[in-house]
Amino acid sequence: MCDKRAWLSPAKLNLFLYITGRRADGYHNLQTLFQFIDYSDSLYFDRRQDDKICLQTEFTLVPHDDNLIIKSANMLLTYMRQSQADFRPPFGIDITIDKKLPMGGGLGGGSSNAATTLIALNQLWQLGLSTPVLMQIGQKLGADVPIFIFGLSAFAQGIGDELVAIDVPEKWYLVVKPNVEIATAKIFNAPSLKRDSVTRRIDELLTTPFNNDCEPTVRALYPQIDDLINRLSQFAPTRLTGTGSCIFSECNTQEQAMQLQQHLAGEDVVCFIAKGINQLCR
Ligand SMILES: C[C@](O)(CO)[C@H](O)COP(=O)(O)OP(=O)(O)OC[C@H]1O[C@@H](n2ccc(N)nc2=O)[C@H](O)[C@@H]1O
Ligand SMILES: Nc1ncnc2c1ncn2[C@@H]1O[C@H](COP(=O)(O)OP(=O)(O)OP(=O)(O)O)[C@@H](O)[C@H]1O
Repeated sequence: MCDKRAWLSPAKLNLFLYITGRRADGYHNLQTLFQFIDYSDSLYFDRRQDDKICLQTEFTLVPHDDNLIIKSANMLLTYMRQSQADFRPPFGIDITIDKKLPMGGGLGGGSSNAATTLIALNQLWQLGLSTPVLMQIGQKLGADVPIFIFGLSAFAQGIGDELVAIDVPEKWYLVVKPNVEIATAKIFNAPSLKRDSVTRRIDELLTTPFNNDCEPTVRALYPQIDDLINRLSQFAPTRLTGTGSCIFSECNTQEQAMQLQQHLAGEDVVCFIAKGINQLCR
């Protein structure tokens, strides 16, 4: 056993998300405000006697080699072999995960797992790679991976990878996952998606009511989400995170979030209460 500690892999919220254009490669340019919350998966890394990297937790819908945990480990090995052709990891690793973050929820769970894996292997194998280098490796796995390596709440531009750290009020959130998973690509490919927001300065964005350009498209496609946002908005500001399907209501206190949760008692949704955090402890 090389490491018994739980490596936390938290969720993010997009407090606002504006799409300012579509690039030639099909990706979209964004302006978004990332906030982490204290609701996380836990990953465990155990030393193996051989040099294999194995995910020991089964994901029913994701084949082993497609899992972002395994893809990120392989990406790290590829990077190392580019600079040292004969690179071999000092030991193999069994990875297990206690998965709490709903998949296809816009909380960035898969990206966060990839980031945590890169950070953990860099440390356990004593590779000495810097945060910017890990972010570069992570970006190849997904637009949301770099923010989880950066580890600070941030204003993001580009495809979500150009980051400037920013302290935001660490509010309480009621996060609601409707009974639907949404593939990010489906929303980014939707004909109705608003992709022409004007690029604005961060100070202007922070003083203008927050919105998510994906929300009208998602609400039109998923009536359950539309209904939940309508109802919760009567009590607290409520928006979509990323491309959904999760929504979050912003509360000033934990008690307010708990009261709000009571409105959803008995409904076909998963919900949890979490606090915003501006800096991840690694
Ligand atoms: C919606 C957000 O969660 C906001 O934080 C992210 O932009 C999505 O990041 P992600 O899930 O890591 O996305 P990726 O795995 O890189 O891309 C999934 C798909 O979403 C689309 N995509 C993603 C990010 C982006 N800036 N523009 C896009 O058009 C692309 O069609 C891509 O094929
Ligand atoms: N370790 C992983 N955890 C979750 N999903 C994974 C993982 N590895 C691969 N995936 C795939 O990635 C998809 C997106 O999962 P994820 O939980 O990151 O959704 P999301 O929060 O909507 O993503 P994002 O906000 O980054 O768009 C899943 O449906 C699954 O097919």
